Amino acid sequence: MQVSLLQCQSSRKPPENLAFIAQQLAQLPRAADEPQLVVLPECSLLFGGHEGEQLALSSTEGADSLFAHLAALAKKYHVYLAGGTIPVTSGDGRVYSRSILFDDQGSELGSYDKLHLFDVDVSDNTGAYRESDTFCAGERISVVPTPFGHLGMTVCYDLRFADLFRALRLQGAELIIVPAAFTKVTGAAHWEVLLRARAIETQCYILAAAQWGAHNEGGRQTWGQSMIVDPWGKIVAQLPEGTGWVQAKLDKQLLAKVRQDMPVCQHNRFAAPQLLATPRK
Ligand SMILES: O=C(O)CNC(=O)[C@H](CS)NC(=O)CCC(=O)C(=O)O
Repeated sequence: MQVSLLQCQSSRKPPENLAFIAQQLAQLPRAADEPQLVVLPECSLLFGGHEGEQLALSSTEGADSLFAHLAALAKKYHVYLAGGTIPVTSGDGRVYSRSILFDDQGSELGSYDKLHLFDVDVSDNTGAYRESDTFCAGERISVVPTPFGHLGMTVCYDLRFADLFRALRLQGAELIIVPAAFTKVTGAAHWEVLLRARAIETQCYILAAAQWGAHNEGGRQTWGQSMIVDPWGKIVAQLPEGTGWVQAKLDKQLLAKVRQDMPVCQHNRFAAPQLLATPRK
């Protein structure tokens, strides 16, 4: 079964971002009569907007909403679409960073609000990232049954939290999506190794769709290198730089074999915490 990732250079102008995504979807090579999953990066429709812009665009209702635009793309191009993230109002003056999965008719199959917010100092020209000034964190994990397998949802900075990935595996995940906008500096240092480690630990396919390049007249720089990693930790497709797409086929037999040959989930002593809590005599 085929999956695709789009690598975007999104701006704070949703019409421009939508046009780019539609153009890519129109060109995407695809096998006829097979369901197709497409994953978009974090902030695919609105990248770097301030609080006011995020709030103004955060409605999920109405034909002009970002939600409706994503649903329409899924339906028009007949793809299962993981819409990156869009702002959705939380009611407290901030927004959730919500990742929504649509089926190929444009109906919502599942959603996830980013759990870990990027309040981090980075040695780049932005310096202090304070995502929680604008966004509030979600409260639950999400694993969605799909024709491609059970799909676990994460976003960007979540990649650093192995416990989340482990929880998704325990909930049955077989593939895990990571829509992202990693910074150029932290991406160069950590992106590939974290993705491959999460694939090896969870024995899942990892589908990481990234933002790339300089955004909004050079304000922010992101790393790129969208990639598909198999459950053995091998990179099966990647796009280091530039915008475009990455494709690969999922191999369910490989997934089953990796899990059977090396049953780390059953071997994990931390799955039985009482063993470890026993005081030493
Ligand atoms: O705020 C926006 O407009 C778009 N959102 C992002 O770019 C988010 C939050 S600032 N970026 C990350 O989570 C980067 C994580 C990262 O780079 C790492 O973990 O190293």
